[in-house]
Amino acid sequence: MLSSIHILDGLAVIGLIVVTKRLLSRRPSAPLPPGPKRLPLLGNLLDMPTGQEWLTFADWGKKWGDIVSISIFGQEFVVVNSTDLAIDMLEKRSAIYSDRPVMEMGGELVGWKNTLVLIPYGERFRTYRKMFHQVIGTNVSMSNFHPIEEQETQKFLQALLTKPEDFPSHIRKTAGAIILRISHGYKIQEKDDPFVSLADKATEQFSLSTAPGGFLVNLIPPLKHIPEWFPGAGFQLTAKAWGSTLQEMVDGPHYFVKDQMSSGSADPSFTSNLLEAEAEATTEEAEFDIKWSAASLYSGGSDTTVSSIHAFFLAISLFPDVQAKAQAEIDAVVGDSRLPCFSDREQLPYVNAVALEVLRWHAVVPTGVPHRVMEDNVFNGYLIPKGSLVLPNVWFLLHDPRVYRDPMEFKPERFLGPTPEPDPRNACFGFGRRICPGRVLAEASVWISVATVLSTFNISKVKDSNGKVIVPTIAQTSGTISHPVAFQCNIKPRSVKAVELINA
Ligand code: HEM
Repeated sequence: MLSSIHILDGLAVIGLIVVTKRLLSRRPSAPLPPGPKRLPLLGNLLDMPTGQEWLTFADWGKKWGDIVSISIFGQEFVVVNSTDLAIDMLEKRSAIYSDRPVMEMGGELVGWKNTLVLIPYGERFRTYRKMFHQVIGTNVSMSNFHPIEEQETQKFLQALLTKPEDFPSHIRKTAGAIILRISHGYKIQEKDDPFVSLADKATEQFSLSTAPGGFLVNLIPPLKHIPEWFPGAGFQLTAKAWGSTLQEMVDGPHYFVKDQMSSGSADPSFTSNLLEAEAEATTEEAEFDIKWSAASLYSGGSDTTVSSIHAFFLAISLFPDVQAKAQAEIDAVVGDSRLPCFSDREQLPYVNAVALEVLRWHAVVPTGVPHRVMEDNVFNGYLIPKGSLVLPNVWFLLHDPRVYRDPMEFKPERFLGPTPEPDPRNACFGFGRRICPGRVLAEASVWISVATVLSTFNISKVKDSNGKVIVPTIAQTSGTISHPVAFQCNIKPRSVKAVELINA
């Protein structure tokens, strides 16, 4: 008996060697991109910083070149530190560079894999992307929602007037209000809105469940098969509870729209447009896709624009000349008898440049969202093995001194004149088939906030109790979506006329 097991073992080993050799021989022969030295098993685990990864990635770029590879517990990562190379790789070869990593806790067990950001590359991915494109993918389709942006932004100005010191929470509330109106035609309640609380709870659980070190199952995937009654499998119960929060977040607003549609009182929205278009052939699957892509809109769009608009307040308090120039342009073009609106956009080149510089100066998604490579590929002479996760170092792409002069300065002028610097939208929204599908909406939200706030308020640095000016530091939090570190600023109406306009 024992010997037959040994024989079987022996055969298995021989079989494994043959298969491995075959697999290896099929692998294109090229070196991996250079990078820091790897330790056995751990790989580069000890080289990984605990925060502000983009700065370490940029240092590696200086040392090893624009394509760097590292490995952690056998998982290959490729960091790209050049926009041109990121485009060559993630856009021109997008057919094989567009998958996402599998996230065991957040994606598989809790269920976030049904939202666009984590959905694997395939048919359902294409359906979601088509829906996004149809409803908010172009300036023309987005213009249907401009009135919503303008109304909610006016409420934002009113909140700034009443409680300027709470500007971060006004920014967050406005972003949520705009997204829920666009995704589901739902107007949020002034206080403690149930859908907003649910969405905030679910998005926080998303962050916790997708943090690589947060749950052991993220590092050891087979643990996902352990039943929930097994000692130590508490994560299964957490996943179940978080899965229900997510399901409620997805279902609640969706059934709200359906009820409104059946009583004929639904406001036009992403969901109502798609439900109407699908009315003839509504299947369970079509409804699932509409429901989850609408939820993807909220989860992808609420925190990101918040971060950009927050950064705008920081930039303006640090760079008062920019405020003065933008206000002079607004006063000359729009005057002081109305607020700027989207139809003024073409006539406000400096304000447009301020909005662009906000997107460059503060990288909202500083290390991008990883793209998983679906086949072995030789890129620029290097082997990028199947399954590698590619991270475009977006922060560096937007602060690369080879591309942007004085990259830490907030200088909208860089985008004006006969030789403008490259458009940051080529990098800040990601790349290829995974490029941010909410970018037109994001830009609209940033633009209308920039234009209307500058037209009605003066933003400046605060002073301490001794009258000394406090200069806020330029720093951003770690995490996939990165925010400016908390700071204070004065926000005061520019004139009595401005107050009247805000309250009109
Ligand atoms: C300033 C604001 C924003 C920035 C800087 C931003 C940036 C990004 C980036 C870098 C990615 C990853 C792209 C890649 O993998 O290459 C992304 C993906 C995504 N964004 Fe945005 N985003 C913003 C606003 C929005 C808004 C307003 C929405 C929704 C309305 C949205 C929805 C999404 C979704 C659903 C994905 C996943 C796409 C996919 O995996 O196919 N984003 N965004």
